[in-house]
Amino acid sequence: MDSSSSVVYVGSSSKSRNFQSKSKGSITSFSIDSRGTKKSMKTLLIPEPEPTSPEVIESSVSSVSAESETPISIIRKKKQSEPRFYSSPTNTFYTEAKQSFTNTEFSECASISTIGIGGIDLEKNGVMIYRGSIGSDVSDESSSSGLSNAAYKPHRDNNDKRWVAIQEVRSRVGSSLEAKDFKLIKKLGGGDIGNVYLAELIGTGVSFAVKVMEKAAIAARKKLVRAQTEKEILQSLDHPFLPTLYSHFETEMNSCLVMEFCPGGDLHSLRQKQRGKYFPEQAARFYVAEVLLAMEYLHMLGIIYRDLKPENVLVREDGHIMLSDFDLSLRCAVSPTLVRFAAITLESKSSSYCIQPTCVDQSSCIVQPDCIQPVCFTPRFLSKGKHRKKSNDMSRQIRPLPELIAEPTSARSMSFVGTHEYLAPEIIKGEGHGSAVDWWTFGIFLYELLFGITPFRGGDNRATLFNVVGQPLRFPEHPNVSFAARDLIRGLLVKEPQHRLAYRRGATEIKQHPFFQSVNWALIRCTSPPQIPQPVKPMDQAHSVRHGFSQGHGHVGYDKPPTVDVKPSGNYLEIDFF
Ligand SMILES: Nc1ncnc2c1ncn2[C@@H]1O[C@H](COP(=O)(O)OP(=O)(O)OP(=O)(O)O)[C@@H](O)[C@H]1O
Repeated sequence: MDSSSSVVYVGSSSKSRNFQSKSKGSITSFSIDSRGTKKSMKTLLIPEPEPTSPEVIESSVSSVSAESETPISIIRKKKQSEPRFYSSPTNTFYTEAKQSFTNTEFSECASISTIGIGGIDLEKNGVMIYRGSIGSDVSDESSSSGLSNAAYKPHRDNNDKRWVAIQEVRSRVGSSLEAKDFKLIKKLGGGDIGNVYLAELIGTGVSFAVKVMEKAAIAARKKLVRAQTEKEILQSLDHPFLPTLYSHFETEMNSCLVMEFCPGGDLHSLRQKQRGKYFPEQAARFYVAEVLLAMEYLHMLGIIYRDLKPENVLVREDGHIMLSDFDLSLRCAVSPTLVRFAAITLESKSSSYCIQPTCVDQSSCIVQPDCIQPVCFTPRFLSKGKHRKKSNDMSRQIRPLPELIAEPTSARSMSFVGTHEYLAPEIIKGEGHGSAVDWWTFGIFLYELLFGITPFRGGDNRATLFNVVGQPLRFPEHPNVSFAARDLIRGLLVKEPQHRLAYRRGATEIKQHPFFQSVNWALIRCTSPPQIPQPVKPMDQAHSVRHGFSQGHGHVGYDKPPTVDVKPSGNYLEIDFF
């Protein structure tokens, strides 16, 4: 591979990981199967792009999340004339200075292990390059216009009933979605920059969560940057454990984001309903494993989440999770690196953590280099005893897959953002912080799911902050939590970020911890969740209130629920928003 070439991971199938290598004049797709064999798939010849003169845009908006962030200059390359392989007409290609937002390199090094990005299916709809690009002006209409965003949003396809419903309405009304296309059912909750409503796309029976943000209120409260950050991040996401932004529209007064409705509520409420108000370890492992994959993906896109807490982890209708709420997130440059391994002996590897390939028979051995001999997450037929010996024999022949390291290690922010009990010490001390804050919050999150409390909570916010910085980590005697779980928490809740687990290699390091030994990362989407929410019947929703969006009047405000004008209308309440 010549020095000017770069390789980008574009997703995985059950048997291989797929990459695209870009060098001057061509893009070659190839896959590496479970035995480490590289297979070339196809090469596209690309003409030399016209010279582009980068233009600096939105430096005060696009590059920062919260209003007090230190601005980073974001440069958007001017659109190229066709043919276009890297950006669709509606897609914006961000770079910071000369560094690509997700510039991926291939490097050689002796490292210990590999894990893919479980759950991502990026290649499904064809060419998919540079997922870090952030579209600045994607709306539902642009994404429906054929190839452009479809290529970048493989989860928006005809298997998705929401997407199908949107297409249906759009073809009926002949335009993009508007407020009048939704019937509001009820308020789901209110956040700092808006209220979220359950809404039905009229005539389809399909529900959505619509976040309604009053433009004047946001501007008055200087939250425009946060709202913009959230919208732009949502537009860039395509991951099974992160929200899909199906549509957004503006009215005279409001800005609205249309997302998947999660009927299972959030993990905070779900935890309260557990016996003892904490999750059994297996359930906690499931939720944190899915959150970990979501965070890994965010970091790969250069997004530091910064607001992990059970309240922000929603439960979808299938029981899997969706990490929500991106208004505190920080965007930064990242260079995911694909690390190829020097030969390692399995003996040395297995002295740290287990390596057990899961084999049905020799010809169909699926290698999971890091473990992952599943207890709860693997199909039962893979863990039958008679395959054990074969597995061990096979394990000696394993050539590990490349490891993707996607940690934005150089990001720095001076903002004081987050939730008191979840704030990392470096944020409280104002030392400047980076992506390691997400691994701290991940530790607090796991602790809370397992013990039902957070570790540093004090009598008031001030005491909590004091404890975070100065008090050592302690575990309650009850409930009885495994050594592996406590060991992982200890690794994550190290006060100095540079000594914290995952500081250098991000999620990859955490995935290799024995606590996750039983997790089959690649199959986690197919695993039975601990709990599946009761289906929400549209009639139940309509029973108490029925609402309509209507144009021209009404008000959505903040901090004073209920925040809408409510008028009796026959058997229903009618709520006017616009
Ligand atoms: N997609 C969704 N499905 C179901 N409920 C949702 C969805 N999105 C948000 N909610 C509910 O709406 C509430 C408000 O969400 P939102 O993300 O606006 O604010 P928040 O989490 O309270 O935080 P912030 O103040 O930081 O914006 C959430 O607490 C959640 O209960």
